[in-house]
Amino acid sequence: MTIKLHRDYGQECTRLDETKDYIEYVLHESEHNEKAIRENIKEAYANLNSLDASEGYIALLTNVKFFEMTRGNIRQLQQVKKRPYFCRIDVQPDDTDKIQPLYIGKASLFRPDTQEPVIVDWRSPIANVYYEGRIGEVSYETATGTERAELHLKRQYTIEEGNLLDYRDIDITTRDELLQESLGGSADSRLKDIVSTIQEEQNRVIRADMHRPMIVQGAAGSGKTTIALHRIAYLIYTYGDRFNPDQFMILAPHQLFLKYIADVLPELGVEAVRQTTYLDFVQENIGKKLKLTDPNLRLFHFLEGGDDLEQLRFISRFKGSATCKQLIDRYLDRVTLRLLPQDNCMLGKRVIATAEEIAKFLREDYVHLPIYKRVEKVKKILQDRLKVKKKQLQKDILDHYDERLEVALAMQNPVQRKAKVIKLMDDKEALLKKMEADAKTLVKTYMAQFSKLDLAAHYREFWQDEVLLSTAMSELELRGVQEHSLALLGKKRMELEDTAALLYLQHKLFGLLTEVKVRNLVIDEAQDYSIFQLLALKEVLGSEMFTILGDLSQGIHSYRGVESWESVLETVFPNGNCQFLVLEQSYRTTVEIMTLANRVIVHSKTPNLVLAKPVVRHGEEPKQSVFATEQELIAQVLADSERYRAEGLNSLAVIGKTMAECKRIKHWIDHFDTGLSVTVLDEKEDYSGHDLVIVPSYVVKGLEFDGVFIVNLEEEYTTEELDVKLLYVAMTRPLHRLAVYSMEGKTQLLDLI
Ligand SMILES: Nc1ncnc2c1ncn2[C@@H]1O[C@H](COP(=O)(O)OP(=O)(O)OP(=O)(O)O)[C@@H](O)[C@H]1O
Repeated sequence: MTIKLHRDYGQECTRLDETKDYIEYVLHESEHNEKAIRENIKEAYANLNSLDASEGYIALLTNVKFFEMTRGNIRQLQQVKKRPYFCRIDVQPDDTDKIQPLYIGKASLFRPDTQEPVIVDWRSPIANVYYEGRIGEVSYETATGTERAELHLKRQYTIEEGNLLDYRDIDITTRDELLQESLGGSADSRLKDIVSTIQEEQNRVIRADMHRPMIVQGAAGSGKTTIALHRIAYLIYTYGDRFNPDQFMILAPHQLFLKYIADVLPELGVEAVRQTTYLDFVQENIGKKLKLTDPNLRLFHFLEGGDDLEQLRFISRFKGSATCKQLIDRYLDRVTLRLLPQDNCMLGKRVIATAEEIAKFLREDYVHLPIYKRVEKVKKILQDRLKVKKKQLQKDILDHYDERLEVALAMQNPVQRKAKVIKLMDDKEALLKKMEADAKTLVKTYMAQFSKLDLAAHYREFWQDEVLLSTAMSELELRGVQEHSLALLGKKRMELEDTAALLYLQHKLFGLLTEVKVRNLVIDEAQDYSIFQLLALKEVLGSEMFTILGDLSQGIHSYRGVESWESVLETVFPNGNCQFLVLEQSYRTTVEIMTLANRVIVHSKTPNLVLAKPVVRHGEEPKQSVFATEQELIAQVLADSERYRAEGLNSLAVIGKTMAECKRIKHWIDHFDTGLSVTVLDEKEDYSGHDLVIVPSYVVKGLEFDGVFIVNLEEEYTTEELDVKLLYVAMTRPLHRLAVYSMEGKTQLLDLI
C-alpha cells in the first residue's frame, strides 16, 4: 500500500509541516536573540571599566553563556530541520487516560506556552521506550524513579529534505526494516550517527550507569566505535548539570581514525569533547615529543619471525604489566627515601624544621602530591617559618644587646664606657648582618640537597636499579629487558611500551603538565592497551569512569595489549564494580562476508573467542582467486573496482599485509595509468576524496569501506596467530563486497578456510 492511502497520512503530513514551521519560527527568534545578546556583550565590554568590576564581569559572562546556548540551539535546530524526528511513540502514563504521541529526534523542542513537547530528544528517559519497549506495558527510569506506562504505538519515519516519504508501525518483529535500509547504504570516509536504529543491546551500553566502569567486548562491526560516541552524547545530555563536555575524552588509535570519527559528535549536537590518541595525551602531559621507535616495527618483526621473538614478546608484556607498575612504585619509594634529609634546617642555633619533621612532610602529610611538588611544599614551609623565626631572632639579638648596652652605659670610666658601647654596637650590627645573610641563603642552601632529575633520567635510573629489578624477575629475564631498555635509552630512544611508565612517573614525580579536567574516559580499540596503560590512565585521571571497548579477535598487538578481559577486571577494577557486556551481533557486513571471516578467526588460539553474528543481510559471495602474474591480479582489481563504482559503491580499499606490500600494489596500479586517484594510507592521513586507497592490514582496523580487495602479491597470511588476526581484521572491513586475490603460493592460511 502506498503510504498516501494510510488513514493517518494527512495528519502525519500536517504534524511534520507544523514542526518545520515551528522550528523556523524558533530559529528566527533565536537569531534575533543572538543579535540582541551580541549587542549586550558589546555593551558589557564597554561598561567593564565603568561598572563595579565584578558586576561588569558577571554581566559579560552571563551574556557570553546565553550567546553560546543560543548558538548551540541554533546549530542544533539547523541540523535537524530537514529531518526533525525519526519516530513516534504513543504512550499513556499509568495514572492518566490520555495517550500522548511523542516525536523523537536529535534535538529537544518545547512550546513554552503549553509545555507541549514538539520534539523529544533521543537521549531523554522516555525515549528509552523506543529502543527497548514492546507494545503494551513499559517502564523507564527517570531521575526521580521508575515510571510505568502503556505503549500503544511505535512508528518510524523516513523523512528526507523535509518530505515525508514513508512510515511504518513497528514492534520487535518488523523493527529490522529501517536498520536494513541503513546498512544497505554506502560507506564514505566518515562514520555516521545511528540514533534512529540503535539496537537494544547497544542501547544498554549507551545508557549504562556512568559511575561504574564498563568493558564492552564487541565483535567486528558490532558498533563499538559508533556507540562509544553515542554514549558520550547521552552522558553529556543526562549529566550535563554536573559534567561539562571537556570532562569527557575519547582515545582512538591514530589520527586517521580520529578524522574518521570526527563528524559523529557534532552531528549529535555535542562539541568540545576531547578526541585524541593515547600517545598524544602522554606527550602533551610530559611536555615532550618522544622519540619513539616506530610501534609497527615490532609488529613487522613478529610478522617476519626470528630467534628473539619470545624475548621481544616478554619485553613488551613486562613493560605493560601490573608487575612493572609495582616496581615503579617501589622505585618511587626509594626516590622518596633518598630525599629524606639527615640534618635539621637551622638558622644559627635555632631550628627552622627538624629532619624528622621534613621527613614527615615528604612521606605522610603531602603524600597525595607528586614527589617534587612535596619538595616545593617543604621549601615554602621553610620560607614561611624562616620569616617568623628571623623576626624572633632579630628581636632576641636586639634585646640581648640592649640589656648589655644598658649595663655598659652605667660604667663609671668614660673611656672604657665608650669603648664598650662602641664594641657592643659593632657586635650587634655584625650579628644582625650575619643573621640576615644566613637567612638569605638558608633555604636555598638547605634545599640544594633535594636534587632533581628529569623524567628521562629517572626512567633510566629505574632500569639501572638492579637490586630493585632482581626482586621481580629471574636473573636471565632481568638482563634481557634491562639491556634492551638501556640500549634504547642510550640512543635517546624509547618505544610505545615505555609510555605507560613515563606517564605514571610524570604524574607521581612532577604532576602532569596540563590541568586534566577529564573525569570520564572512553577508550576505543582497547584490546591494544596494556594493563599498565589502563592503570596509569586511571591513576592520572583520578577516576574510574571508564568505558572500554574492544575486540580480542582483532588484538593484533596482543603481545603488548590485553590478553583477556578477566585480567583487566581483576587488575584494573579489582573492587568488582565494573560492568562487562558482550556484543555479538555485527552490523557492518553481509552474512556471506562475515561467514568467511569467521572461518579465518576460528584458527586463532586466543581462548574464549566469541564469533560475530551478522545481521541478516545478504550480498554477493566473496571472491577468492589465485593469479600467475602480478599484472593479471592488479588488472582484475581495477576491472572489479570499475564495476563496483558503476554499482554505486564509492569507497574502495585494497588491503596489503604490510606497507611494503602496499607500495608494491601502488607501483603496479600506476603501471595501468587508470586516471584514478589512488593513494597509500598511513596512520596520519585522511582518505576522503580518493577513488581507491591502499592500506596496510595493521592500519585498517576500525575503518570500513563499501568494497575491499585483499591482495597478496609477495606476502601471504600464514597460520601464525598474528596473521590470522590481521586477515580477520582485513576481511571484516567491507560493507558490501570482498575479493581476496593472491599470487600462486601465497595462500597458506586461505587454503584452510
Ligand atoms: N544500530 C545500528 N544501526 C545502523 N548501523 C549500525 C548500527 N550499529 C552499527 N552500525 C554500523 O555498523 C558499522 C560498524 O560500526 P562500528 O565501526 O562502530 O563497529 P565496531 O564494532 O567499532 O567495528 P570494528 O571493531 O570492526 O572496527 C558502521 O557502519 C555503523 O554505522
